[in-house]
Amino acid sequence: MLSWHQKMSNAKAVLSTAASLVASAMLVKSIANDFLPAEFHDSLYSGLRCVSHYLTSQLTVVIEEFQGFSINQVFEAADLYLGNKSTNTSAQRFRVGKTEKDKTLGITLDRNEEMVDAFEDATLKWRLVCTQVPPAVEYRSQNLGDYNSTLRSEVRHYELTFRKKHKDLVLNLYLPHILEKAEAIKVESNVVKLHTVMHSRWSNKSAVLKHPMTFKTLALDSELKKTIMEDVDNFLNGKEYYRRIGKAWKRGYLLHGPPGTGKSSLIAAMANHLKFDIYDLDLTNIQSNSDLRYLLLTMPSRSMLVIEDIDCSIKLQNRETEDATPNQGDRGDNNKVTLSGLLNFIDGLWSCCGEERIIVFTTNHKDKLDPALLRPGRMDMHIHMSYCNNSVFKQLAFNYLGINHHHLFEQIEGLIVEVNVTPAEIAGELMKSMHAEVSLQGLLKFLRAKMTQQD
Ligand SMILES: Nc1ncnc2c1ncn2[C@@H]1O[C@H](COP(=O)(O)OP(=O)(O)OP(=O)(O)O)[C@@H](O)[C@H]1O
Ligand SMILES: [Mg+2]
Repeated sequence: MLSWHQKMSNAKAVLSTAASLVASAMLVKSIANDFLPAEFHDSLYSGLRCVSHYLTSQLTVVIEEFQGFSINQVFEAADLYLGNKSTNTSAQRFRVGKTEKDKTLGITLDRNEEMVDAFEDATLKWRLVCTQVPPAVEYRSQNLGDYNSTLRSEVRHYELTFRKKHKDLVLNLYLPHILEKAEAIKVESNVVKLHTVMHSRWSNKSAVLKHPMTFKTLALDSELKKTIMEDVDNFLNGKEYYRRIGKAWKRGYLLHGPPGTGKSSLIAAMANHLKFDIYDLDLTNIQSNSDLRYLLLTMPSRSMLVIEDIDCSIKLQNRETEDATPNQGDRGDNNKVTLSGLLNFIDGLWSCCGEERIIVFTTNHKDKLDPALLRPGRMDMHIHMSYCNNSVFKQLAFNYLGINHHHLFEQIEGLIVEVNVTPAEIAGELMKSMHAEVSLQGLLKFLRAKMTQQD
């Protein structure tokens, strides 16, 4: 923030510029009176009037980077908005940067650069003004913590200049439009990525998660879907809550159920909803607890750790066996992956660093899991993904065929309550033809065959 002294000297600078403009105009006029023939006086005076009218008809809005001790959201939004436009405008210099958290390059206007934008019938001139900060202000700004080093030595603000008659348009429509656009840019740049392990480390070649599953397309009992979505949203908005109850801001889900019931699909839907990257951890790829610790500690915030088929991905040592042989257990801890190692990191060390993390285990056989994993409080939510019921069938029929009713529905629904059929099997049948009649006849045949097998 500028000190009172600086503000005064800035104001003086502006005033002296204005004064010198007036003085120059007067000087031009007196020179003109002395040297120019009288017939040119009128056109010169009208030109000067135009310049002075132009100067006084302009309005400048100042948007400072900080509002008290917090970032001014309008400044931040302008930064994003102008950065997004800077490549196709007259700006001659702009800055490109990226932090570890950013998914795409951040482009912003460079110091003291100008660019022109248009909105409805208004022309808007933007200028990023950077002022050096004297040591006393620099000292105060360091207490803000999250500053980058260049900001410590300069204070930035945008100057937005436009015609006075557009004042309402700018304040009521243009600036809200910028806030909205900036929000959309943020969401767009936030693609979900899939990270896997290579040589006991997270591979630096992550892939963009192409799984299109969303909560909208996931066919799930409607009550269960609502419960999961609420839980995930409460987690996302729960920073203050977790801080108040003194718990690490993380949440664990155990998804269990037969193959093809949508466990992996639910993971994709959650990641797409939260915009969290997935860190897919195959325990068979890891040699030791120390590798596991390293992997967990190097996962960033706002990420999702997924360990699929926890029951069979590794022969996790039973807790009781480890407890019975403490020396071997201690010694072995760093040489192999153990269940206690996994649980300790998840409950202990891992929970202390990083925030906003989700861990998901999946299994086809909940009954085979070690009780230590199942005990209350370990995984926050156990979600049973089950065979298809009629509400799930209807969602799938709508997703795949775009229909809510069909004369074959009654017969199909009669069989679905009798047969153990997974959403994956139904989806497979529905995909066989785009014609509802054909694919539903196929599904009916499939269900009848299954019924016979089951009997
Ligand atoms: N609930 C569902 N809603 C929509 N599609 C589903 C659902 N369940 C399964 N499918 C379809 O079946 C395919 C397989 O499902 P998915 O991989 O999610 O099952 P899974 O429970 O993870 O199986 P596994 O235990 O074998 O890993 C999905 O790609 C999707 O097309
Ligand atoms: Mg799966």
